[in-house]
Amino acid sequence: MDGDALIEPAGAANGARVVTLRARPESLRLAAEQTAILVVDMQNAYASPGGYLDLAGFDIAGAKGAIDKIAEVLTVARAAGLPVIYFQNGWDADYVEAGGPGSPNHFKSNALKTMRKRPELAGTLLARGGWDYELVEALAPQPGDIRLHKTRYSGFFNSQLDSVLRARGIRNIVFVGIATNVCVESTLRDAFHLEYFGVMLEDATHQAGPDFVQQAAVYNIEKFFGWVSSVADFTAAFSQLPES
Ligand SMILES: NC(=O)N/C=C\C(=O)O
Repeated sequence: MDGDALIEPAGAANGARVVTLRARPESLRLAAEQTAILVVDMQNAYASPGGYLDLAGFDIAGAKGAIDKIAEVLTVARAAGLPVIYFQNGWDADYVEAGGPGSPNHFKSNALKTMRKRPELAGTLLARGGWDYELVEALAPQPGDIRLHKTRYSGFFNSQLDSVLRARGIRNIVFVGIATNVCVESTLRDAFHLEYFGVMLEDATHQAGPDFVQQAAVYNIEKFFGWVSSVADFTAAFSQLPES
């Protein structure tokens, strides 16, 4: 633990709807009115057997646990009046947004590579309108939630996220979702560069790759880009709030 035991983003000091969230390396004083939940890519592609990550050979055994934890977070967040923002990652049905051979995405996306390797899957992975792109049933958005689309790993790139957050006065982003080391970390890094305070609930995430990539992402976030907390600590902090 560093010397500073408590971080207070500007504007959080006063008011009834301010909580202390236990986090590493420091706890955070957060104003509910400045805090949103970002649910990263909880689609069949990333969290369901038969979805893209599973078909591409990644171990998704931990995804079910993340789904259950995210459901807990969303119940607490909605009761506390925090905005819930869902991201869905993917492209149009013709894959124009994927970029083609002029884009590194064409070569790095494991979804595109899997479809090239297995032509019977062509058109099925991460395409808007298909099952793979849809959010998992257990985390169906509720009225008032916000749904955004993104075409690359960072949710800030070519998306409406920054405008949606700034229009609501959001300064703090609570991250949950899959994959910790790809879209969650990419978005949290960009949040840092755009002056948002990012905190990841580590047990409400799951990685794409071996366990060490989860640990590496947690280390990077804790040490360089933001804060790391848990669903229990989030619940302890935000379930005590008076109604907005
Ligand atoms: N949602 C993610 O973290 N995605 C990771 C890999 C991919 O989309 O290919």
